[in-house]
Amino acid sequence: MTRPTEPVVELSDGAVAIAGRPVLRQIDLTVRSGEFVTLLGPNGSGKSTLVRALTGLRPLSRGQLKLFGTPFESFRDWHRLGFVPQRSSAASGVPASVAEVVASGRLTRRRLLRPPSRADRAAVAAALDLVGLADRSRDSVATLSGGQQQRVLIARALAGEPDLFFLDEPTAGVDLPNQHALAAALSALSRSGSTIVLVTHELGPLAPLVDRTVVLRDGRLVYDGPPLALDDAHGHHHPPQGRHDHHPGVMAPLDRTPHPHGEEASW
Ligand SMILES: Nc1ncnc2c1ncn2[C@@H]1O[C@H](COP(=O)(O)OP(=O)(O)OP(=O)(O)O)[C@@H](O)[C@H]1O
Repeated sequence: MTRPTEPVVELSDGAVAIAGRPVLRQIDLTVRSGEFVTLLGPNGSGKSTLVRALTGLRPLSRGQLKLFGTPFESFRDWHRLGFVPQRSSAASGVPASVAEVVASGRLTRRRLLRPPSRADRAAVAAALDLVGLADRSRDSVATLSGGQQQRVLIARALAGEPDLFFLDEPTAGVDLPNQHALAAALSALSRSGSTIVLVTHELGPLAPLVDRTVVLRDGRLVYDGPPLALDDAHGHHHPPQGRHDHHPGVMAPLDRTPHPHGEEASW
């Protein structure tokens, strides 16, 4: 375990209600600089809502949020945050090259109406390199596979050179080669000191990168501790040997709950 670093996200007693319905309750969560945190939980448990709340996209109905030590209300350094939302497509119907989409990730750093600087171009090239798409930069995004488009979106967020990176299910529906490319990009990002908060159902090749796991259930945080070994086939969970970091009274954070459409939730 490395020495504790400064908190980059601090949410205390956080709650979110959507259309009057409580979706998140009593969430206390601190993420420290350089951590790689995975956010797990059954479908509908509130993972996406939590990520959106932590990035300021979904207002809190209760609680306090600090980003990089600054109360959310006074936080202005938005370029320090990168966010890859769930189930988005890089091909919006507007014809755009891979490099153009990635360059749009520099907009929070660029001065309005100025041509891209050398630093902008270098950041775009580095981001494309990191996700393994440097050779596709001039191609239209529409010609890429779904997994490659997901990597374009990750490169777009990377191009802004964020210190804190949120990804909501980046591997959903992505084939194994693309999952490996993604794991390599996140690994490089993590090694360079970035903080990563990743929502996922399946860790796959990302598993070795994880420092810590947070589990939500019914809008509450029910586990926060060392990474859990997940048995995808049977849904059993195996807490790390010799560790008993479950919250008191929370014995089975990974019990499956039925999917709203009848299938089992996958992890
Ligand atoms: N825009 C919205 N309008 C109404 N209800 C919403 C909205 N967004 C989320 N919810 C509800 O909030 C709850 C949590 O949803 P959320 O998407 O955060 O869960 P999740 O854990 O990310 O699920 P999944 O794994 O299926 O993506 C669900 O009951 C969902 O129906």
